[in-house]
Amino acid sequence: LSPQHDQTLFEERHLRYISPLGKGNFGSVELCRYDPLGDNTGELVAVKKLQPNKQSTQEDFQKEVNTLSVLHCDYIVKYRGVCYSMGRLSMSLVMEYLPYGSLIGYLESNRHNVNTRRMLLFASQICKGMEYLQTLRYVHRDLAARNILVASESLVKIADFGLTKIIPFDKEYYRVTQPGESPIFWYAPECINESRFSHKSDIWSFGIVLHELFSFCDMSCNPKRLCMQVIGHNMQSPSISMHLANILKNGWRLSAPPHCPPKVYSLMKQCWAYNFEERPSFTSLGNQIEAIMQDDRENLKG
Ligand SMILES: CCc1cc(O)ccc1-c1ccc2c(C(=O)Nc3ccc(C)nc3)n[nH]c2c1
Repeated sequence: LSPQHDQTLFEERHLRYISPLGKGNFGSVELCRYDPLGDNTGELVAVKKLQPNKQSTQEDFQKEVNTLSVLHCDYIVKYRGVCYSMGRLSMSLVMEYLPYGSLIGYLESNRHNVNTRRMLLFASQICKGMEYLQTLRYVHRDLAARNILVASESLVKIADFGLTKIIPFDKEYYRVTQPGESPIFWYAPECINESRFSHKSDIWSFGIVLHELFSFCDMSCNPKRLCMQVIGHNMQSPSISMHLANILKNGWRLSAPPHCPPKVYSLMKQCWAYNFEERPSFTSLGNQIEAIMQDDRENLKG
């Protein structure tokens, strides 16, 4: 594609800043309008400045862009392109704008009109998105409600691929070397103990996302808080992961969220099998979720 016809190249002069979208989990994301005609008819996009720093280099950003640009799935936030700033080294990542924001904020402010059926619909969409990533041998490694975005009242998408890794063709897992702030309360035991990430560790994290969903992402019962209650709040960081690994090894798991249907809690427990080989696949989870939705429909009729 020639530069002027490359749909994935956004010219900085047409990218109009509107407002911040939150300094959250994605780094600094801004709402912009890409308005080449200058008449406010352009589309809204989410833009993340990729500033090279000690954690991530230009090369890391290129990897994130490469990871994103090949993903085409209804349940994964769409990559739109990149914007190179004039002369300067920094580049920006341009993604589709999802108007309802993160699942956490959405559930907190819509708690009373989100029922079990809707939560199961969201869960099945996340399953389908993860199933798609798995076909590309992608391991997400940071599946959590904070990384799920809401496109509409009936559609959620998986986001933030800063940590996504591709499993080498000759292995079934990805071993991580670089440290960094790890979301250990979403990590499977083998991730905590051996930094061993696989599709089966994404399944564990999916179980945690199910727990967050059916807890309406309520701060009072978020995974970190519930685990720290068991471990003891006065614990210092390096040994928290060791304590967490121990209680998981001894069979402790998050308890069922209030009013959570027993069949849904049993899905979570399947995802939290200590031995990763015993955990279900995203396909099986998807089928089980559809079956529960079917029952739910019958109950409503019944
Ligand atoms: C560009 C960063 C990024 C990088 C990546 O690899 C994957 C996804 C994203 C991303 C992150 C956030 C958003 C958002 C939003 O935050 N939307 C909203 C809407 C409403 C409110 C209140 N808050 C918020 N929309 N599209 C987004 C894409």
